[in-house]
Amino acid sequence: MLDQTRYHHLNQARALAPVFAERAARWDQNREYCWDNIRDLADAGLMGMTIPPRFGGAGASYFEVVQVVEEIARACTLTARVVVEANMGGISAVMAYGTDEQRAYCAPLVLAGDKPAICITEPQAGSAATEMQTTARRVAAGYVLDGCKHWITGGGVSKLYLIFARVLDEDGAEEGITGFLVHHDPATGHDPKGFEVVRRERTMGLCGMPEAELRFADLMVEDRFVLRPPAGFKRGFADLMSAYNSQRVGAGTIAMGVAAGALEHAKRYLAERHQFGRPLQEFQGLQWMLADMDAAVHASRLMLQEAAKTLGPLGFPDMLMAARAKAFASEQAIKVVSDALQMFGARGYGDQEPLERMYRDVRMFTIGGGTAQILKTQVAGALLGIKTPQTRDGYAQTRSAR
Ligand SMILES: CC(C)(COP(=O)(O)OP(=O)(O)OC[C@H]1O[C@@H](n2cnc3c(N)ncnc32)[C@H](O)[C@@H]1OP(=O)(O)O)[C@@H](O)C(=O)NCCC(=O)NCCSC(=O)CCS(=O)O
Ligand SMILES: Cc1cc2nc3c(=O)[nH]c(=O)nc-3n(C[C@H](O)[C@H](O)[C@H](O)COP(=O)(O)OP(=O)(O)OC[C@H]3O[C@@H](n4cnc5c(N)ncnc54)[C@H](O)[C@@H]3O)c2cc1C
Repeated sequence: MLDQTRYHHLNQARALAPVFAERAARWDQNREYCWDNIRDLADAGLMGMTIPPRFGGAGASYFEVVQVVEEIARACTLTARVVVEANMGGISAVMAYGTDEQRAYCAPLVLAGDKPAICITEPQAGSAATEMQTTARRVAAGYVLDGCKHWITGGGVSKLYLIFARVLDEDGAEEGITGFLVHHDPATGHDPKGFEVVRRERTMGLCGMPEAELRFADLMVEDRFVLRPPAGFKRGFADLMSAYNSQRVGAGTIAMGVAAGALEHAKRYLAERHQFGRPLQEFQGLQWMLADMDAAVHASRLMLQEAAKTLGPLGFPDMLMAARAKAFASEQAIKVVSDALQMFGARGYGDQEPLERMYRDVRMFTIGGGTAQILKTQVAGALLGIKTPQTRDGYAQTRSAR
């Protein structure tokens, strides 16, 4: 039964991939969100696959999701990002830590096509995410949010927003960090006062996806929309980041899928194109490049699928495995796509082929979702079994806590 479900999703993704490939240039050139694809994804049951069956989903595993993500990323990076955020990250945190009321509220939105937005980064708190300044002040019926987030994927097109904020009690004392759920969809009357989509970035790649700055001014969030991770607000950031490890595996898989797609294009062109009276595929200089590209994709896939399968204590991919796999896959993918473009010569640099778009798209994956440097710092800390604080006084603080 489980296998049938897995192959069902994968088969749906394989059937849709050529359609998505055909449309991919349109979203990029027009900087347009892929609404037509959203309808297809929802109809095919690829939005909210991981949502438990009692809330209408298929209860799919992260391993099933990464298989689907790879198929779609080969065709359209933008659409693959939608699939990741509709099955991992924010929605996983809600399904794991939310109340039944929160799950029942969010599930239908995602199943119908919403890609929730996860709101962590702030202008002064990127890699140093624990330095976020957005606050959630306790009032009688819930919390009042004030602050600013930027580079929020889907800002303005997403309906659900999981906003990370510092929790303050009635006296202003800090209690930790947690996530607050906000429903923003003015077309259906969900237009919370104090929630503003300020502007959209003009990005290098993934041009159909809004990356937005959001501002919150006295934004009221009722108690029923506050996430309460298992060990309380004090451990809220760590527990939410555990859930976020699923999205790191997803993001790494998109990068790997784009690289796998670029490799296929390169194989096609090496057979097609002739120079010196021979097909390019006969030149050993290119054959060795191709073999390295294949090994990079294969190794990335193994690491990502291993990370997706091996779940930590809270049911999410292990932090070390997720960080290692994403850092590796994202760096390898940039090189693979660049080498594939090289094999096309000038043709790869123009927009008759998808390589230039794939190259621009894939560049983000060593930045978004935790930079490669930050992820490697986490990996090193885990390998060495040491805390690796990055602030100047961090080591002194760690020592005094012992
Ligand atoms: C975690 C960092 C922000 C570093 O900050 P700190 O040095 O202040 O914090 P730490 O002491 O390292 O961490 C605090 C606490 O949390 C635990 N933790 C941290 N990360 C994880 C994790 N991934 N999984 C599980 N637990 C985690 C950590 O162990 C600590 O717990 P203990 O006190 O030791 O018990 C920084 O390293 C970092 O991750 N920065 C990157 C921020 C980031 O990833 N932002 C992503 C924004 S969303 C996005 O970009 C979407 C794009 S996409 O397409 O997906
Ligand atoms: C396309 C895209 C989509 C995104 N989507 C989202 C989203 O949906 N939600 C969200 O919350 N955020 C999102 N982000 C933001 C992303 O998470 C941050 O960009 C990322 O965490 C890095 O933060 P920063 O850009 O402020 O870089 P900074 O933290 O300023 O880092 C700048 C450089 O310094 C390096 N650096 C910083 N600290 C260290 C250190 N201690 N050791 C070594 N090197 C270090 C970094 O690796 C980087 O190379 C997105 C970003 C992009 C590009």
